[in-house]
Amino acid sequence: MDGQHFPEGDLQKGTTQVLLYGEVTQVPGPSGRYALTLTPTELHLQQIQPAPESRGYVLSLADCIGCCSFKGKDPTDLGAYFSVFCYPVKKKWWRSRAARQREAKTFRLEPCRDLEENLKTAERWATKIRELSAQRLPEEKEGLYSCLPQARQLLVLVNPFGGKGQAQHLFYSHVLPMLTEADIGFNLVVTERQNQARELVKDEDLSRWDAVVTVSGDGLLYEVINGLMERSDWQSAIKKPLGILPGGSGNALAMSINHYTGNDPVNSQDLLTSSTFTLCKGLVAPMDLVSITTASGKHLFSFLSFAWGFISDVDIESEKHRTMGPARFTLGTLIRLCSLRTYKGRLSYLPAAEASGEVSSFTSSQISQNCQYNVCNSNNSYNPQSNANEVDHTSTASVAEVSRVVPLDQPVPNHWTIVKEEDFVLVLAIYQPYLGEDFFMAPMVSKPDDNLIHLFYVKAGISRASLLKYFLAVEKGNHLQQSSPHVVYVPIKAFRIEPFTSKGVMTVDGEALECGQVQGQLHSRLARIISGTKLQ
Ligand SMILES: Nc1ncnc2c1ncn2[C@@H]1O[C@H](COP(=O)(O)OP(=O)(O)OP(=O)(O)O)[C@@H](O)[C@H]1O
Repeated sequence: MDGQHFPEGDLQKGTTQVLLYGEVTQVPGPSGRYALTLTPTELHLQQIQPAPESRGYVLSLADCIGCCSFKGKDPTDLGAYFSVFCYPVKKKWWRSRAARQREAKTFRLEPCRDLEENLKTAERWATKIRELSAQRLPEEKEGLYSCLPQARQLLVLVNPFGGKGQAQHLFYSHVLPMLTEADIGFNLVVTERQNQARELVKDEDLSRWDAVVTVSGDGLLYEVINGLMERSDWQSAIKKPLGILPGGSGNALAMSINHYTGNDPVNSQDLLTSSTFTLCKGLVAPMDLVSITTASGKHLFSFLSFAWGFISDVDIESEKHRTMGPARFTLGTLIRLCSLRTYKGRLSYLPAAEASGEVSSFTSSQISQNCQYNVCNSNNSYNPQSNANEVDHTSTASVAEVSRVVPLDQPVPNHWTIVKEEDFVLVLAIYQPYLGEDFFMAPMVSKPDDNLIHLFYVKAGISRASLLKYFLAVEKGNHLQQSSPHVVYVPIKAFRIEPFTSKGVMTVDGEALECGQVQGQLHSRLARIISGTKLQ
């Protein structure tokens, strides 16, 4: 028999359910005939001619982003074809870490002498493979997580000046081919100036898009999130799934999302492939945001970090070395270490352990004139492992929030901690594991809705050698094992910084903010991010 297929679900072969079976040739590829078997999770290929082989080849559908059928170029060819596009995690001998690598296979089948029938058979394979490759949610994740529709339309924003100025080129060379394989539609906007993305999403008809995706560093996504929060319908707008493809120099969120998958850390183009794979799979997870308010009346929303001192100086001072890519931060760190300085001010925070039983007290105007928060009581209690005691913000139409801050002109509440030292080398509040491609600052964060702000501060008096040792350990995330009387880590829910001088700069998600009184608080699961979060 020259190839055959079995009605779906009819055949039980051994213990594995066989959904489709056929005899195919590989194009291009070794000559010979192969038995192709589709199970609910895998595609098995086994040579049957010229010599049957006992060991087959398996493609996991979890690694598959797309499949398409087509007819041959030769009009006399009665065979039909389908291609499967997979990106398994593999370690090549010359690499130290495993990364996703493209593996595409094209099969030719000709079960009968009728081209139309053969094309129908090929399309049947392609449809089934696409269906089985689609991201699925385990029952326990339903409600909190979701999946983008298989037929989806994305709004893609590219900053051509991000990182080494390669973002647009990387989009065409790496991202576009994968979106095509996954049959994902998109509209591309190349930004021409700063804040264009922010203004665009502020007025955009979001119902046209299943997700908004940025191709740049973290700064472009920061614009998008703040643009969404400036809308009058911000409560629904901020629930629009967001995606990030690394084209910047820091790429902290893309690194963090790769970390959530449980895969090895990767960077550069491997990171871009991993991030585009995650986008194609389309799993949407809740993500915490931190609202930042300043004494001058600014209201900002942050998904990554707030920094004052050494780190914000390095970030801003190294801007001029943008063409170096991530190496600009290493250079900036070394330069700053040589001219180490201290920053004077008061640091206060609400420890996570103190945050249970909070009662709301703020009004919408304390957050933003545009952002009308619906305030309610909550019994948020500190549990780093689970969100079980949390109010499920995702199930309510409005954002149920807890106020953790009082206006900046009032003293912090009594249950806050005021740090007695007033000289710092750095203060960093971070809510994702990575602060940059080589900056694994908070390895304890395992998901984007971790529900904590991780506060690190380094007190004045630390030696240059100790600080260098600390930063070297950060690259691998080993710094928490170091003990130093000058370095403090504490999980918190809110913070306030009152610098004694307005000289210098602060950063929110790597973007500059004038130095002044500032406070931030956590908003659990306020946004949605396309993420490779481990589901097991
Ligand atoms: N077309 C543009 N021209 C100039 N600036 C832009 C443009 N589009 C976006 N921006 C701004 O450029 C800044 C840098 O962008 P982004 O942070 O995305 O890249 P990066 O700094 O290279 O990466 P990272 O933040 O990961 O270090 C941001 O402030 C962003 O708002």
